Amino acid sequence: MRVIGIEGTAWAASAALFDSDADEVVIESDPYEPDSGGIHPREAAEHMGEAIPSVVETVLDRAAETAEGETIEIDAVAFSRGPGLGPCLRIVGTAARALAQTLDVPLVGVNHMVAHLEIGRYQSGFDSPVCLNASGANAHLLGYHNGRYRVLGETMDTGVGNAIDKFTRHVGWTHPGGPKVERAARDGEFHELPYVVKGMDFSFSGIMSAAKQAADDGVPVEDICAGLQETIFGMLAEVAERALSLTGTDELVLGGGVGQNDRLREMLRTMCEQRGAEFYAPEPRFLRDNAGMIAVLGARMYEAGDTLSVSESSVDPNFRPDQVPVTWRDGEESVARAPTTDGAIRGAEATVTVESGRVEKRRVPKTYRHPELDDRLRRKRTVAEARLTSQARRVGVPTPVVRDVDPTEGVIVFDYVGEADLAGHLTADRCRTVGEHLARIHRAGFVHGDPTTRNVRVGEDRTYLIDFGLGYHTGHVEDHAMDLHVFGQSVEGTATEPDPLLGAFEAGYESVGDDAVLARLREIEGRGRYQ
Ligand SMILES: C[C@@H](O)[C@H](NC(=O)OP(=O)(O)OC[C@H]1O[C@@H](n2cnc3c(N)ncnc32)[C@H](O)[C@@H]1O)C(=O)O
Ligand SMILES: Nc1ncnc2c1ncn2[C@@H]1O[C@H](COP(=O)(O)OP(=O)(O)OP(=O)(O)O)[C@@H](O)[C@H]1O
Ligand SMILES: [Fe+2]
Repeated sequence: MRVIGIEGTAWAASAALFDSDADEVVIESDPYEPDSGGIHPREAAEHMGEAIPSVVETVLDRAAETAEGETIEIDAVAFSRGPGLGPCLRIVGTAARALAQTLDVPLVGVNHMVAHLEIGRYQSGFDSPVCLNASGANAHLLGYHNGRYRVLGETMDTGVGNAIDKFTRHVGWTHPGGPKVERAARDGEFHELPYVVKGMDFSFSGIMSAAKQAADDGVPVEDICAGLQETIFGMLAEVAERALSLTGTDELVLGGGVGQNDRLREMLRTMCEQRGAEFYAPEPRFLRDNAGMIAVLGARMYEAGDTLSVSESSVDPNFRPDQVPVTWRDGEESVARAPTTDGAIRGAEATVTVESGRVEKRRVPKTYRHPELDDRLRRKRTVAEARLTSQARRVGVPTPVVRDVDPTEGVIVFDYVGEADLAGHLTADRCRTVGEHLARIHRAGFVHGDPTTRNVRVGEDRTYLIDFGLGYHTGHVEDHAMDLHVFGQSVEGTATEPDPLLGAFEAGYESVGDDAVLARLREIEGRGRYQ
């Protein structure tokens, strides 16, 4: 089977031919390079209008050459339907419809983000990996469950590449900035910047403001670049590890243009090695935007009968990966496998050993992280966890009694509580109780920071909150709502029927807490993040 792919969501005008029998992908791309500033949508669209027809022609010509006079049969035309810049997408859509009609073959509409991840899954042969997408306009963690890719975690503001590019614009470098930051960082010393993860979500805006400020203050730009890489990629590696831990899976796949960065790949590889997971990153031509990934996923969709008529083939600039009905995978597969535990329990951050009713939690150094950053995080989180675990109990939320703390070693000893994690024992009643617990700590002026179903222990008649290491004092509605969002995502990512559980959770919260927080949760969920 042969499928043509067309890509043009933002900067890469690209066409590809995937021959599934030979397992060969020919890609032809023509990048748009702005003279100054970032990507201008109108200029980018003009580029697509000129470049798409010629890259398509080149790919067809090359295929004709290899066929040596034989006619080459094309089975389908696949195109990027979104997300991306509207004016660019419309040109790609028009080109794809015209080509499909000329060749008289079906049209396949591909979600660009899902394509970034499926290419790695396809090439690695992994079954059901957690997928980290690190691209320009996006950054998220996906896991497949029940016929959909679920968003396990994502950026709360800009995409990772765009964040880096904004900094490089500030210091006067041309677009794209990512490769320049990578080069400059090699000559730099780590410069400390804010580090922001909330469960499996993360945000870049605070880091970018601090990086720009540091540049204005005269900190050597190489040092800021080193700080940016260590901080941003450290965050991505951490949330990826948390997703592996939450889902119990041991396969990670990387996608997206920022995935071309050696330091990011090195961190992810080291993180996976340290926890005995497998890691796969496609070669660079399949990481940055390219039509090869569109053709490969297009072929699988075509095989599954997932084609579009012209009238239903409109593009969608805000097309989210979790909106895609995954027709090409077995609905029974799932990333949410039961986690196995042997003697010592391995969380995302720490090793937990249980002995005679006591739990010792040790935040082991993470070798993928810069030592200074690692030291700072382990110490800070150990102190926060000990303090907030006790404060929560004082406001009526069941938590383990803290027996000992050693911030230098990153060790806490507390009582063993509950019989199992909530993850494998989700009920509406328990979720309601979690809602009440979170409302109580919010009223007391702090957040949990990582209230996933693995950080709730269930006993006969009580539900305990554990793992307060990411918690902090805050009265902001946004921070409180983020706690609810994190819990919601962990339920949605793993439960077969999340709705009744989340309904009970919110009812529990409402009975004790502030309505404004629930209203803000709706707002967070509705925010489009493709900026
Ligand atoms: C929607 C779609 O148009 C968008 N595409 C996109 O963002 O292009 P992509 O090729 O996946 O990523 C480009 C980004 O990747 C960054 N980048 C490229 N090489 C890099 C490197 N060596 N280190 C860090 N960033 C790098 C660039 O600075 C730029 O921000 C997306 O996938 O989000
Ligand atoms: N006090 C406790 N009583 C009973 N079990 C516990 C206790 N503390 C931790 N555990 C068990 O150990 C697991 C890991 O602990 P914890 O969540 O604190 O570590 P972590 O490394 O921060 O994990 P993650 O970041 O993945 O949430 C928990 O999911 C739970 O099963
Ligand atoms: Fe992309």
